[in-house]
Amino acid sequence: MAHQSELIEKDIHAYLKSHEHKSLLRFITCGSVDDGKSTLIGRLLWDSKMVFEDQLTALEADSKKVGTQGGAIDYALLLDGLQAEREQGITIDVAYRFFSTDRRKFIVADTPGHEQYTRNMVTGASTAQVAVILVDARKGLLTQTRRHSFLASLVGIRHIALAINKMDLIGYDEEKFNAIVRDYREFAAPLGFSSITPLPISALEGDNIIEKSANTPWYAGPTLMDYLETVQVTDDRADLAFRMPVQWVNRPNLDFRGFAGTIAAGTIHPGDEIRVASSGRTSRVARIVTMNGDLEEALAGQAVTITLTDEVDISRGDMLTAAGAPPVHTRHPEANLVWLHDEPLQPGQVYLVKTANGLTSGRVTAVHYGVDVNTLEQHQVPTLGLNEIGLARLELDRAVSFDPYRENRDTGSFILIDRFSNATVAAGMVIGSAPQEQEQAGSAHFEASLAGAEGIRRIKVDATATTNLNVVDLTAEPAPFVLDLPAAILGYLEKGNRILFRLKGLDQVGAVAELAYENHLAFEFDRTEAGISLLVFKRGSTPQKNYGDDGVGI
Ligand SMILES: Nc1nc2c(ncn2[C@@H]2O[C@H](COP(=O)(O)OP(=O)(O)OP(=O)(O)O)[C@@H](O)[C@H]2O)c(=O)[nH]1
Repeated sequence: MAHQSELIEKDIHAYLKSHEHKSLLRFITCGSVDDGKSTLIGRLLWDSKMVFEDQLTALEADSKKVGTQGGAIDYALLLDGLQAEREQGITIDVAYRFFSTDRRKFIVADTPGHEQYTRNMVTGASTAQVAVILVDARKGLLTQTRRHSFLASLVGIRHIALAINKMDLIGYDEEKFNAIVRDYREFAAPLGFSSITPLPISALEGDNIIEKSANTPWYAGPTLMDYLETVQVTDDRADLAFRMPVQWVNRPNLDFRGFAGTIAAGTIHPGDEIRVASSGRTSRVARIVTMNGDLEEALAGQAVTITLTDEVDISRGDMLTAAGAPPVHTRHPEANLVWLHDEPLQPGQVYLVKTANGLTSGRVTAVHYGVDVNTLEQHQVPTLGLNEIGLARLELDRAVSFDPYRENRDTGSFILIDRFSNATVAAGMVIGSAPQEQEQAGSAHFEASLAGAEGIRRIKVDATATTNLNVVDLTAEPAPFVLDLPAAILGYLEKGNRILFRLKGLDQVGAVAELAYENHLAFEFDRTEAGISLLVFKRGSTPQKNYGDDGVGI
């Protein structure tokens, strides 16, 4: 920490204060073998001077000795040096490094890139706000680039720095850079990132890492460090809807009944309306009690005891939530599972399920599909093995409050634990609640059956909310017809949600003549195209061809 030692010596209080008020950014770096990940992290650490001086001396000596860079400093060696330190830990699979600049503090998770380390990457990425995806400029996008991007999106990372490295080896060619950026944007469109920032860099030469490079006059964007120091990450938990799992009901005497817990999300004040997740009962906050007196406001991360203005039945394991934005309270969550254990998933077997609300038990009742992490293709699988990812339905022994993982990583995730070995076998990221009817549907396949009704063809579609985007071929059907969908497949659809019909080939919105919200949603078309596909979107979300969490495709 050489550059800061002067300040530490002169004014330790000023030093500590400057650190205290800096925001923290967590990011991961991903790349294929030899893309230059170690060199890049080494350089970031080196250039931000967050390396102890004795390590610097050793590094210079080692670089000369090993000589991979002709006597110049080989930044990758820096990481190998740190590796020995991390190996002293017993089971630390992910190396976290800490460094800071004048503007921000950083924690970087360095995760191995190979497929067999999928679980490490998921662990490292699950708290990250940004992923730096390294691409070798000579090679362009590789399978690993796609896998890492998919995993990053799966664990809720919204911002991608697409670091196109080794620009020195392609003569800093703008055209080649642009071509890779185009490829990436096209590939990543369905993954729903909020921002993708491409950067032409050379980790080895230091181009656009800290300083703007004279070798890329055509590039007007930020350097990697500028980007990391300024990227806006809006997952401040205090801004989310209020959530507080009740850890303890504090009842010292008949006059006091407080609900103690740590606020998982949001902000709360006396007078605010809250809702009890299990019963749907509402009340208002009377007091926010802490050891140091009552508060006028409490935020995510604070441990408090809340009293309410009404006598409401609430017990441990329940959740207090914002009245206007309740979570899903369900025994049947649907979630993406990342399988972390050598023993494959045993559908039907009882596991312990650890959620933000505490511990319960449950089983996986269906695996809707597995995802090939390299191609992103979905396919039917009976179970999930180590490092495999798929969408599954669970049945819990009691209802638990969840948010979709995309909205809240804390209340949207859980882990599965083996009851006997106590090993963590899976990480789960909740998508929503499985509609009850889906239990009968049982599979991700749909059947389209035809049933005549008063001259109008009624086409019954039986499917689950997780059906892949398939095309119902209606070529042979005379118009008009009604597409009859069990409400269950629409999952979390509500009245007022937008329904979009996409006619294959023409890719246009079909005419909806009738819309009934009873047991079924029926849509009448007045014409037929060669094929028709249906996408359902929640209001306000952007239709994507490869539907994301918000869409259901048939
Ligand atoms: N010319 C050039 N070489 C680079 C650059 N970045 C890294 N390299 C070289 O590429 C090779 C691989 O770099 P590493 O940093 O070890 O790559 P890595 O991705 O960490 O590889 P693993 O640790 O094996 O996963 C080394 O010989 C580096 O010196 C660059 O920007 N330009």
